[in-house]
Amino acid sequence: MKRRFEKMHGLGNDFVIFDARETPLEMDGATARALADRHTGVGCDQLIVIEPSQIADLRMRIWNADGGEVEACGNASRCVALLAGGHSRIETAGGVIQGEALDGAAEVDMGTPRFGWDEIPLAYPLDTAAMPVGWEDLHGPAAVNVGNPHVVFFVDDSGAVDLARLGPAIETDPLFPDRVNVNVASLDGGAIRLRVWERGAGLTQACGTGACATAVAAIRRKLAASPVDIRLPGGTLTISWRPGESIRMRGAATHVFTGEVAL
Ligand SMILES: N[C@H](CCC[C@H](N)C(=O)O)C(=O)O
Repeated sequence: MKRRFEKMHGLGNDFVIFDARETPLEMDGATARALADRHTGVGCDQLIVIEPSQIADLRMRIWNADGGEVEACGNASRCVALLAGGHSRIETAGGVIQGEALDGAAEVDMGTPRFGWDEIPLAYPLDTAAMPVGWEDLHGPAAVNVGNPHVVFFVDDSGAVDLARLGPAIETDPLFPDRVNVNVASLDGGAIRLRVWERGAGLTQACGTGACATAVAAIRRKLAASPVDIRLPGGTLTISWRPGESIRMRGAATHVFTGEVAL
């Protein structure tokens, strides 16, 4: 059976999005992995299925390119908010988020960050503001859960880090029982330069939840003030957050084409 999908991206972090609100769509990890494959499938970093929700305007389910279903995806949240139009409440496994469609962009309230070692989660108690752990030249990171798990390293030059090698080693370290998204950040005037090795997807052009986690970690360490621009390889996201508040993320969301695929 052929199913229509929307190909979209948020600053180059790209998605195949199925709208299953009218016609149910059974998705599983193997199918998601096959569709995400850039050689034999459609190709994307994450696969998204929009479903009806009992508690919000719609439900967004997220599969990484490796086929793992996960709790949050910031860039896809902006794309879904753009598709939904106006203001929308979006149910995700990481919590209900609120989107506002703008012109070629969206702003999403991503909820409040969590810092408890068991909320990241970590395998054992550590100070998540500055963990006493290291991998070669990367050490002393923060850990933040913004619906999904992130570890954030602040370095002098994020561009000089061999993230393709260190990312997977950290992603799969036993310290992170659910694995983790790996962020390396550098101060850039009042902004922050960020590169991300994504859990289940690898190096991406941008990571919305990574930008949120990094902004929160930087503000907590007084390395930046809200609102802070996060400069990713694919473009810039503006993150606003103060302790005790929810995180607001604003940035581009782009529709590329509508396609069909046999499922
Ligand atoms: N790789 C992430 C999901 C996608 C996050 C990223 N694409 C974003 O925009 O937030 C995880 O496994 O938690």
